[in-house]
Amino acid sequence: MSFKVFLGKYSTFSNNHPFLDIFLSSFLTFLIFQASHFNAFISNCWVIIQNYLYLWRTKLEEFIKMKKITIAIDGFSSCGKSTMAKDLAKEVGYIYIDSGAMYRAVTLYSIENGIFNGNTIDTEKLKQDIKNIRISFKLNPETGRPDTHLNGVNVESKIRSMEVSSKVSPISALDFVREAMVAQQQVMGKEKGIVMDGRDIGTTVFPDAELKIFVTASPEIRAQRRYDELKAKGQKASFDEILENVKQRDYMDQHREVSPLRKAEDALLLDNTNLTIEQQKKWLFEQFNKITG
Ligand SMILES: Nc1ncnc2c1ncn2[C@@H]1O[C@H](COP(=O)(O)OP(=O)(O)O)[C@@H](O)[C@H]1O
Ligand SMILES: Nc1ccn([C@@H]2O[C@H](COP(=O)(O)OP(=O)(O)O)[C@@H](O)[C@H]2O)c(=O)n1
Repeated sequence: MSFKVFLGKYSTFSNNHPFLDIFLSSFLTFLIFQASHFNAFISNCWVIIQNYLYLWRTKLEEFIKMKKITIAIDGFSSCGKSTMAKDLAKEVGYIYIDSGAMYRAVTLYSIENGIFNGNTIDTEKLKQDIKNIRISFKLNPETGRPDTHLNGVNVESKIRSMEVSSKVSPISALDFVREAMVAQQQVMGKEKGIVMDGRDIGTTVFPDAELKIFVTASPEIRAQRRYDELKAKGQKASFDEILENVKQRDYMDQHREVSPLRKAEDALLLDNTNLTIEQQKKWLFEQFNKITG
């Protein structure tokens, strides 16, 4: 072991008095080698300083990571999950991921690429294509919210259509589709500091999430909220059709074999039937503060 490496290693033994450590080690080196080894003295000092900088950076990173948490928001269709998830993420500077948008994007791809024949799905073709389906989120500066991109194309508006809503649940029940989406979602949440909403986030994607919420509201209220939203966007909408779709999707999502929609045992239940957007936002923020504050 060279002397330089030896000193570098030795210096990390005491982390309580780094400056004293640097000074003493350097002074010792200086005494031993005196002026004729001035270069060795300088370079040993530099190795020791680098070691400390590395140690402090690692500790700082650990501290930042420790403070960030993972937030999983699951629940029934159209009950306000993404509204509250987006608001919280914006407020606390976390990443927001709408996992439902990912299943919607796969569904749109299937519609546009002949994978649907009526209601029958060509699962073999989708299985082959799934590795070529790239889903990403990019901030829309106009709305201040992330838009969904499918293979580089902005599909945010298209994936919210009634056609996609009516076909998304059978697509999201396919095991290989779920496997691919869950793997991507777990990579997105690796560094924590994420709010993700969906159906299986607290049970499958992030079972160790520090904060889990399960949201519900009556089907009629949920259908009315979705109806109002579509109308406000100037889209055609029928309340009865939306209510039927909401009920059907709830049923399919709860009864599929892989990762069915259910409340994680350690999730907090929020029935927001009689809450305003502001009230539910406040409630969620309080839960966040209880854990991180
Ligand atoms: N507490 C609430 N009261 C009234 N409308 C709400 C409430 N929460 C959400 N909304 C509205 O309901 C619609 C569906 O909400 P969204 O967040 O997209 O639901 P989800 O993500 O659960 O499908 C949106 O138009 C949203 O603005
Ligand atoms: N984590 C998730 C998220 C959505 N999904 C599926 O994707 C569909 C659309 O999800 P979404 O969150 O956009 O649905 P809405 O509640 O917004 O209508 C759901 O009905 C589920 O079938 C899922 O299976 N798992």
